[in-house]
Parts: sequence; structure tokens; C-alpha cells
Amino acid sequence: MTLSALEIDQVSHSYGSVRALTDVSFDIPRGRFTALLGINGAGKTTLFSLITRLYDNNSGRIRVAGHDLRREPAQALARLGVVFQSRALDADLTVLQNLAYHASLHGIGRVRARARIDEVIAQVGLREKLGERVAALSGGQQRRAEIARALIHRPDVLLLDEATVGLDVKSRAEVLSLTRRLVAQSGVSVLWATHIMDEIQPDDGLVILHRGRVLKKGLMAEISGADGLTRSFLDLTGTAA
Ligand SMILES: Nc1ncnc2c1ncn2[C@@H]1O[C@H](COP(=O)(O)OP(=O)(O)OP(=O)(O)O)[C@@H](O)[C@H]1O
Repeated sequence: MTLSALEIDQVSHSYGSVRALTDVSFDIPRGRFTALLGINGAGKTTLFSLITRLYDNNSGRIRVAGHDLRREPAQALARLGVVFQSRALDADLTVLQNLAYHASLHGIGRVRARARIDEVIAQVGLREKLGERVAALSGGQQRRAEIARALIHRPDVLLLDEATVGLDVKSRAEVLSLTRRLVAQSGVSVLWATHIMDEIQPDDGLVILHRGRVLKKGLMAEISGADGLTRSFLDLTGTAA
């Protein structure tokens, strides 16, 4: 069994003549929180679109829990949960109806679905909101419901694309600490795309993506050094004033 939850190997992608990713390689180990840090246009969303097979990469290889995305797409995608920037839940339906629908999309039968919904809703702390319409939830609660949806089929890997964008400080902290708790308690491996350095902790895995290239990868503590992550990031990307 492979030790990596997600393996990105020499992945490149262009949109016509626009080069979005060049030879991107990194692994995320099982059961670790890994941050993918990059400013706007770094290529984070493109990479997520390739991992979820929205697009096919021009070159390179992606494996999810040991399954090659191109050769075994169904197995690879079954091991993956995704929280995109845009909402995947139907705002007019209740949280329960949404989760039941997504469980059925994953082929989970009714009885098992109800047990699984109870489990994920408790994990994200929204048990009392199951019967509420998604539209009636706060921004932070909606994000937590999105995370519950992404976990419904027990993925090995959870991708979150700028999951705290648009949230107030308190909700941001809640979504982040919930995600860290999932890693610690359920063993899911997380790839957390962000441009906010404060969201990253010393023992997190860190991949710095800039203009479509990986500039640095390792533990945050190793990369940030004595002068802190912001200084290292500015030096590495050449974006210091
Ligand atoms: N559909 C598209 N057609 C052409 N170019 C694109 C397309 N999507 C992204 N790009 C370009 O690819 C590069 C990477 O963009 P991408 O959206 O992946 O970055 P990002 O790190 O997710 O940024 P953001 O946080 O702003 O979404 C940018 O130069 C962008 O302009």
C-alpha cells in the first residue's frame, strides 16, 4: 500500500497558449494537513480541476490513494472529497435532503446513508441544523455543511479550495479548526489551498506554488525559517516590495 494519499508527478497544464502549471510534483502523506500556498493566478484552482478530472492534464501523473487518475478514474475519484469555492449544495433544500442526495450519488443505500449522515453531521457540529434549508444557514455553517457533503463517502483525501474565503474571522477559525480535527480524528488527508499564511501551522505540510511552479515543499517550520513564513514567501516568489 502506498504511503501517500495524493501523488502529483510532473503535472503540466496549458489553456491554449497560457501555461498554467509546469512540472508540478509533490506528495501529500496519509493523515496530514498540507497547505497549498499561492497568490492569485498561482495555479491552485487549475491543479484542483485536474485532480478532480474536470480537465485532463496535458502531461504527468496523478494518483489518489494509489489509484492512477487516468487508468482507474472511478477508483481514484471515489477516494476523493472536494470542497470547491463555489457552492455544491442546493440552497432551497434542507441539509438532510442535500446530504441524502449526495449519498445516493455515491451509491450509498438509504439505511447506510442515514447512519453516515448522522456521523458526518456530528463531525462538522451541525446536528441541530439537519432540517434547516441551506439558504437559512450562516456562511460558516454552509461551509461546514459543504465539508459534510464532501465526507459522505468516506474519502481518503479531502481537497479544499480557499475554504475560508468570504467568512468572518470567527467562522474562518471554526472551519479551519474543524478541518484540522478531521485530520487528527478520522485520519483523512487534507490539501488546503490558500493565500492566507496565518492559516498554516509549523507542523503542517506546505507546498508553495507560484506562477504554475512548485517553489518549495516540506514542513512549514522548515520552510519558514527564522524570519517567518511571510519573509520566506516574499523572498522565494520575488514579490517583496
Ligand atoms: N479557463 C481558463 N482559460 C485561460 N486561462 C486560464 C483559465 N483558468 C485559469 N487560467 C490562467 O491559468 C493561471 C492559473 O490560474 P488559477 O485559477 O489556476 O490560479 P489560482 O491560484 O487558483 O488563482 P485564484 O486564487 O485567483 O483562483 C492564471 O494565469 C490564469 O489566468
